[in-house]
Amino acid sequence: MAPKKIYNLETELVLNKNGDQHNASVPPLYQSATFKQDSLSNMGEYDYTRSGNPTRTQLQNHIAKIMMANHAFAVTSGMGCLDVITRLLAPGDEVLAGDDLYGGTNRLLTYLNQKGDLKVQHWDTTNTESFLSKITPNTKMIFLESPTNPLIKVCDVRTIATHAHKVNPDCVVVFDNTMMSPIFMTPLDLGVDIQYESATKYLNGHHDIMAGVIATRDAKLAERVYFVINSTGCGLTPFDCWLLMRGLRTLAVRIERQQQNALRIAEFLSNLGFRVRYPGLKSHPQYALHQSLCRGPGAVLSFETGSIKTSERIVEGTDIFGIAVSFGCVNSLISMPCRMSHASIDEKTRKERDFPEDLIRLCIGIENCDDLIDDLTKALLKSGAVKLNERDELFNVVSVQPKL
Ligand SMILES: Cc1ncc(COP(=O)(O)O)c(C=O)c1O
Ligand SMILES: N[C@@H](CCSC[C@H](N)C(=O)O)C(=O)O
Repeated sequence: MAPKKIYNLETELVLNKNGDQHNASVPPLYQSATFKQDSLSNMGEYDYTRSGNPTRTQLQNHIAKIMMANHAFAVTSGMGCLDVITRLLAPGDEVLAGDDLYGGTNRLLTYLNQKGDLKVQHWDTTNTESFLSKITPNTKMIFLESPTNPLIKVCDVRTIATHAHKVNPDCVVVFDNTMMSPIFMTPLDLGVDIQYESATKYLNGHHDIMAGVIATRDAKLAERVYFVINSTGCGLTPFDCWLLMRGLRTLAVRIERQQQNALRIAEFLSNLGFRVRYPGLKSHPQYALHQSLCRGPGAVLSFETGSIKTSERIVEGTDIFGIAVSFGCVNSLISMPCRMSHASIDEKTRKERDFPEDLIRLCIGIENCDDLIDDLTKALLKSGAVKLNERDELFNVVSVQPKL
């Protein structure tokens, strides 16, 4: 059963009813590894922070509410979430995954596949019929991302989850919601069993912690997830929980502003003739599907220039956009996924998966959008990708027309 939120998400994010004995306005930080017991027979709720900590409980209850889950867990990174979730599987289990996933996700699944721990197959999730045909009664887990990082592919998660449960009621459908955050998507409402997010990104929003969160409505799955977290010791530290709670309060205003900026920038680049991948543009092949699943297109987009050298010059030509991996932070970032976030996917696999080597990824922040567009314009001019005509209008020299 889906839990009930009392207020709208923006309100729930800032509402603080922590029940503190001194009525502290901010939830207190329990920076303690151990908790004393009243007696040998009376243990109390907490004994050791690896097993549980009041600050982590505060955060987890908050996360469960905003993700419409019954159970939530905070761990040390997004990859930590995937590690915990894959430990729910048994040796030799068959799993299906998308063919465009964050590079680190692909790396861990490839590692487990090559070691023979799991049998992993990657398929294009945009071809729903074909993806459904790969699901068999032996499919134990399915890993989905939508929109994907960085090719911005959208999948019909609702149809995939429904079909998977029909074919194998025990199949666990896992969804990485890092790109959308709870503001734009509620994957548990669409039938997934477990959702996780790299909280390093939008949830925290300030790039000052690494964290991951896992959420589910299923009590049995939650019990197994907790067992792994306690056994392996990957629960998030109290201070990082506290910082994550602070970041969460501004999530709605941050991401809405980021999205507003992203939409303008996507239109700017698209009008210049670049092939832009962004689910907020009508030219996106799954624009309607994305709209039916999400409440917004988010703030990550990618585009091609037709030339690796030109892309390199653009990335190195910006001033406000920082050259850095990651996204979801308040400041704007620019990167070349093939060289950075997705460098762990070998060149041959990238080619097989139609991963453009000249792809530039933009992660839009909350800065003044005119400044961001000026910054990009200067970099585009410097790189030679665009020029000014006699009327001082920009025009694209390469003109990579969308072939979406
Ligand atoms: C979509 C996505 N999922 C998961 C992760 C992993 O998160 P973390 O870096 O917090 O381990 C990342 C980025 O790192 C990501 O982009
Ligand atoms: N060197 C890191 C790269 C992290 S990429 C982080 C982020 N998910 C992104 O997409 O930019 C690694 O090898 O994991």
